[in-house]
Amino acid sequence: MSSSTPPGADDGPPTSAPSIAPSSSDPKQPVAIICLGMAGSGKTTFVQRINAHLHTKKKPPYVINLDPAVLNVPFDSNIDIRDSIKYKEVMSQYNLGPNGAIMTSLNLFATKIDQVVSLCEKRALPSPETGSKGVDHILVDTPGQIEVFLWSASGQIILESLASSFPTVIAYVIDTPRTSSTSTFMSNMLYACSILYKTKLPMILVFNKTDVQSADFAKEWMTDYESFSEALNNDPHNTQFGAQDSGDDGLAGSGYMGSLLNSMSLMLEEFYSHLSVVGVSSMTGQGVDEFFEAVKVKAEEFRRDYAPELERKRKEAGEQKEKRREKEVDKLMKGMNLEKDKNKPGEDDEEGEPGDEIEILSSVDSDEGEGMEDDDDGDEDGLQARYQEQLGKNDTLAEEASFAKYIYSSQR
Ligand SMILES: Nc1nc2c(ncn2[C@@H]2O[C@H](COP(=O)(O)OP(=O)(O)OP(=O)(O)O)[C@@H](O)[C@H]2O)c(=O)[nH]1
Repeated sequence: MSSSTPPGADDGPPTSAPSIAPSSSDPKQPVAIICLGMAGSGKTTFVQRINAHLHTKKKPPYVINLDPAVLNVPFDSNIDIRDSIKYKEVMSQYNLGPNGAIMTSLNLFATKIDQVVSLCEKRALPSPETGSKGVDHILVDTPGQIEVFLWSASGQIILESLASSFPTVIAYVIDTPRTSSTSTFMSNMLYACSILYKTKLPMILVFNKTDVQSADFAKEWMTDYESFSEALNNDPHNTQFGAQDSGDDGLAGSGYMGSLLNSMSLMLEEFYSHLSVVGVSSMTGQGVDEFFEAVKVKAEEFRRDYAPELERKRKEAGEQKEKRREKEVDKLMKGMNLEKDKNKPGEDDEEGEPGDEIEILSSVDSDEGEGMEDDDDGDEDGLQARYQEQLGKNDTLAEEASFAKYIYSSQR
């Protein structure tokens, strides 16, 4: 068993985030729906349900499974991380535990996210050549260990890459029956708040499993502070912690838990106003139409508010990159003693012919440009060529299969 360090296990994936043509504000682009949620909240069942719903509407989506550890996926996915990365092999090859292996698998996958995005882009628009009608939605199922995806560099790169090309919406799936106490409800809301803060993408709260318990209580708590406060007062758990500090006068909610939850509820009012909330049963399909209405609203919000901000950031990053490049070139020129005043053409024919400077500059320019995008271009030329060859073929399904083989062979 090898204990070599896995690529990017600690620092995230080995490549930088890919630069993708800005197109997420284009109204014709499909909406990417990223399903996130705590383990067992019903993400996979939810993706299965909305996938089936779109199929019945004759609008099949493009489906991506990003969970490398799942045994069975109950829907057909167009891109499945498991086709290209063998989770168990990653675990034994790098001597990792389950979470480390999921993170490493995601890191390996993230190195090729630009190719995943270009496959999605190819499928997004109708193509008379392949007979593809295009898609309106891209569904992404994520690993059960939400923090592994959300707080890893690769998760960030995958999200940013998708949001650079498509209007992207987070569907945060919540297990409603397990969120019915005020403290679990508040914990879940704080988690949702941290996701919103981390991803900076529009979010829909999906209260799942409404066939077991209705989500009305949650909607009420989010819109009416008084009703949450009342529920707090009626929850015996909240009086148990720290109640003696406040005199233990028997008043419900007098413990620190009660007052903490009360303050947090007030603080989160502003956060709630930015969310869409829907109750869904992935089992029965109840609430799915309402979910897609919310997707429309959030996609519009993405185009209106988020896309310009993304564009501004991309521009800023481009300018900084250009500045860095100029600085490096300047340093290089100084180092090689090639500043204009010291190296006038014809002054010393041994040292430099007229035009040398341009040659050096252009070679620096091209090295730098490519180096910023992909450090190991040279190594990957052959693989890239193979992949391009595959991309040239018209059959998209064959492309996806060969992409899977390609990415797998490139990690070995
Ligand atoms: N009653 C009911 N059960 C549900 C619903 N949605 C999911 N479940 C059940 O909840 C359990 C977990 O569902 P999954 O879809 O595997 O949840 P997940 O979040 O994808 O799980 P991980 O990816 O393993 O974290 C399964 O037993 C599902 O049958 C629902 O709407 N109603």
